[in-house]
Amino acid sequence: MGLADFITRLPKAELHLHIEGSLEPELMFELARRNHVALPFKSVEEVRAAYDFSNLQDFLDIYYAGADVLRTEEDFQDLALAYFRRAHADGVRHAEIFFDPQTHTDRGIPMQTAMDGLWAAMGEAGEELGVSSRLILCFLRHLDEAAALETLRQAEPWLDRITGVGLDSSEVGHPPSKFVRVFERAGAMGLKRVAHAGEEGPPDYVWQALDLLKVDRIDHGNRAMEDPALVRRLAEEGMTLTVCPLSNLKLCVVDDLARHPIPAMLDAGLKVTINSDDPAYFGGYVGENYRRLAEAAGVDRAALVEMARNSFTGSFLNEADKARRLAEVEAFER
Ligand SMILES: Nc1ncnc2[nH]cnc12
Ligand SMILES: [Zn+2]
Repeated sequence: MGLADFITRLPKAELHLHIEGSLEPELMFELARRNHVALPFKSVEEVRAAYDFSNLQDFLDIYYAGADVLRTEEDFQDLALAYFRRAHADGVRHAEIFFDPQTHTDRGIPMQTAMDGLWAAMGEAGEELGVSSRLILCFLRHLDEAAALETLRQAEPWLDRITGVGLDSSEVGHPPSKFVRVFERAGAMGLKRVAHAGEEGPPDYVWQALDLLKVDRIDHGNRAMEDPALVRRLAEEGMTLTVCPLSNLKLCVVDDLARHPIPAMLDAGLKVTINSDDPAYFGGYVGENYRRLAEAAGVDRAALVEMARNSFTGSFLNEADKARRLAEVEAFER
């Protein structure tokens, strides 16, 4: 079996996916037309040409501008359904998707609009594709904690639809310590907790995410590799890292996939998973992330299977569903 087929057929979960980051330029134009929104680009080609980033902030500026075309429940539903179909084609059996409600509520789009549209698509993904999913509400860390607390309060009517909270957007200068109270409250509400840490920020932000925010997973975590004591801690706790190779390349977190930290992370015993982050902006969905990493960094098939297994063990599925998905990985291996 060729590598591409092997990866497609390998059952996997995706645990780090911003649904707003799956907005392909074609859909961006369609929604702009549908909603009479003026875009700062003349064509799909012009949009793609603008996706040349030198850091996280470069990307975020364009990503928030693109999200402005999302206005109605149907827009969110179309967006998420397109993602689920594409992920399903890559062998994704389970997806835990982030959304950034503040990006929408700050533009006057009610929380309910995103919540209903995403929920409808999640239902369709389960029924039509057999893809299970969970929703993770992310707080924008460039805004203050009071805004995050208000967002969590606004989400209370939909707690049955939300599995966890996350922390994303501009990392440097916005440490996890800024969000201790809102994460404490989310934990008390029974929500899982994750945070982007160590993407551009220092190892200290990863320590803070563990010790102050009490996270269940670390999103990215690349820079943890600079601190051997932190690496030992992550390994001992069996902490899942949701790593995003093509994102790291596009945002210049790594200069070459051949030097990506994933092989060293695996050698250190870390529970690494492979994810696409914002696939419409970074040039590939999850299968492409597995393939490009395997080819460039010499990660073998046994390691790809290990990371697929990690994607289920590190998921927020219940134990019975985890066991069922892990059995699918075992069946694939035979
Ligand atoms: N890679 C990333 N880092 C931080 N915030 C994000 N929002 C969407 N993608 C992100
Ligand atoms: Zn991310």
